[in-house]
Amino acid sequence: MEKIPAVGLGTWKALPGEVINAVKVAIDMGYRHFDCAYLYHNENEIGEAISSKIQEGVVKREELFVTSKLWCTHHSKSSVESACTKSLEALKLDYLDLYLIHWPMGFQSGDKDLPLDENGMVIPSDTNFLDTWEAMEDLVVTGLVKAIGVSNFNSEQLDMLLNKPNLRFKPLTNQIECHPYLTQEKLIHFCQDRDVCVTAYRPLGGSSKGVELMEDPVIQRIAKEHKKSPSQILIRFQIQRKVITIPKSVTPRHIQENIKVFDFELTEQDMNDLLALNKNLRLATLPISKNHKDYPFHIEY
Ligand SMILES: NC(=O)C1=CN([C@@H]2O[C@H](COP(=O)(O)OP(=O)(O)OC[C@H]3O[C@@H](n4cnc5c(N)ncnc54)[C@H](OP(=O)(O)O)[C@@H]3O)[C@@H](O)[C@H]2O)C=CC1
Ligand SMILES: O=C1CO[C@H](CO)[C@@H](O)[C@@H]1O
Repeated sequence: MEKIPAVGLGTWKALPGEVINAVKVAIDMGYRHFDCAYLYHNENEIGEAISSKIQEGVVKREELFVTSKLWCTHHSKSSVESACTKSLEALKLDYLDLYLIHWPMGFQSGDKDLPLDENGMVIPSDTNFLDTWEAMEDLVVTGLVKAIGVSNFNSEQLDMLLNKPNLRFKPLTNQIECHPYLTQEKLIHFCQDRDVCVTAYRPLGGSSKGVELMEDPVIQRIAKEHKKSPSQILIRFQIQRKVITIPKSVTPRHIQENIKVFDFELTEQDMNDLLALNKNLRLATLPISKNHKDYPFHIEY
């Protein structure tokens, strides 16, 4: 599928035992976009669910939009194709619709996803994301992926990429954390202005305790006014900003609720009230990598 469907199913922390059913339920309920990653260690089960729905005849491969991501320990140019092939094998697909550089930072290669030094800080690799991008471009040429993109890139990093000499393919999207407590107005504007679409991760505020976005009184009030749930308001908020979003759920009731977001519209006042909740609260900070030369969150956006 060429265009990224506006709502996809997130799969981080969807345990292997739960995710098979979640993906099957999602396909039955009309989801066509799945956000996966090598890092989530559940691509095998997602692949099982997808192939069983294709075999049942519920959906065709070309109707799906499947994304995976290159993890930081695979940034060296010689590792990119094998990392992509691993995800493809696990997902039981012969191409990905989209492959993202998960973070702009390269980590020391090896068995550990997060190689740490004696101080508990991540050990970087000597790679550079512009070189990694060239290997990503090769994947488009060889047909392993239809499109490539980035995730967690700040505006300077994206600018460097877009201005790279001999750029063969532009990033289709920048996947970034985004919700009413981190509205990302400047970065969204920066990306959309350059024809790079934005995908919002953690659109519901994630699963960690302490950030009860769905309990926010403003969100609850807007939900009541529209006779919708807080999660539906949070998803609709992104759709109306032309931001793609990938709420995660393994709970069938939630999976269904999260895709029923095309039958109502938030008013301009609702949108402004939601934007006014911004407090630049970043949840995914990956603090063990804050000394990395390419750590993305040292600048404003
Ligand atoms: N590129 C990157 O670096 C990152 C990408 N991501 C991607 O973004 C996706 C979404 O972000 P994620 O961090 O998972 O957080 P989300 O904001 O999607 O929140 C997920 C949490 O919300 C719950 N939930 C889902 N739907 C509802 C509902 N309708 N009502 C009440 N609770 C609900 C889920 O529980 P339950 O499952 O029980 O429904 C889960 O606890 C990830 O799964 C991943 O694919 C995430 C982080 C970083
Ligand atoms: O996708 C992801 C899930 O969350 C992790 C912890 O914040 C991130 O590192 C990663 O980018």
